[in-house]
Amino acid sequence: MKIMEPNAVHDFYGGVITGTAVKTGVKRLRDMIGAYKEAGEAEDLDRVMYEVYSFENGDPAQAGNLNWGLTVMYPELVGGECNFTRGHVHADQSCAEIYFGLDGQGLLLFMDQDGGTWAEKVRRGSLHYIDGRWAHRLVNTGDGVLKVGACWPVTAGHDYQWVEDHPFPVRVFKKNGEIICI
Ligand SMILES: O=P(O)(O)OC[C@H]1O[C@H](O)[C@H](O)[C@@H](O)[C@@H]1O
Repeated sequence: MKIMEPNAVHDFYGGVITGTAVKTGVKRLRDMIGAYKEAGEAEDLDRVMYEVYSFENGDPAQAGNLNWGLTVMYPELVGGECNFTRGHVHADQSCAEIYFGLDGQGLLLFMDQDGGTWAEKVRRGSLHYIDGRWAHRLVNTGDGVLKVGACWPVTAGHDYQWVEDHPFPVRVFKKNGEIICI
């Protein structure tokens, strides 16, 4: 029997996902600036807001295959607003997803197709079921890095346009250490 090294390794608490078939992406403030309510002119647009790692080993055309991912969000504020991901709904809304908290403190915002909005607290060990019809966005509300893992079908896809057409009606600010949802 041939015994092989794994194709990828997820260093759950101390690191990220590395290996073959691992894709990485970086979102800087310049990619997100238009989404914030009160971005000042003095903002450093090079600031890294979040990184995404995904282990995509399966044939992307084969329904039933899975991806495994990690989002690393820095404790950045923009005009007092907490760092958030772009947010998306799945292009194939029959595909659900599971998020799980690995480190830090955050919120997972949800919005259904009727505009109903709610949130779940994210922390180490928290599990979050995301129905394929629900738009979802992570917010780092803590003072440290927020790390969130994910597992989703390869055929889910990302529909960002839906979220641009139906913006989340809630924004999360941190004022004097207190989290305020407006
Ligand atoms: O794509 P965003 O809305 O910016 O979210 C960032 C990332 O969050 C999670 O890691 C998801 O599994 C990824 O599919 C998504 O790309």
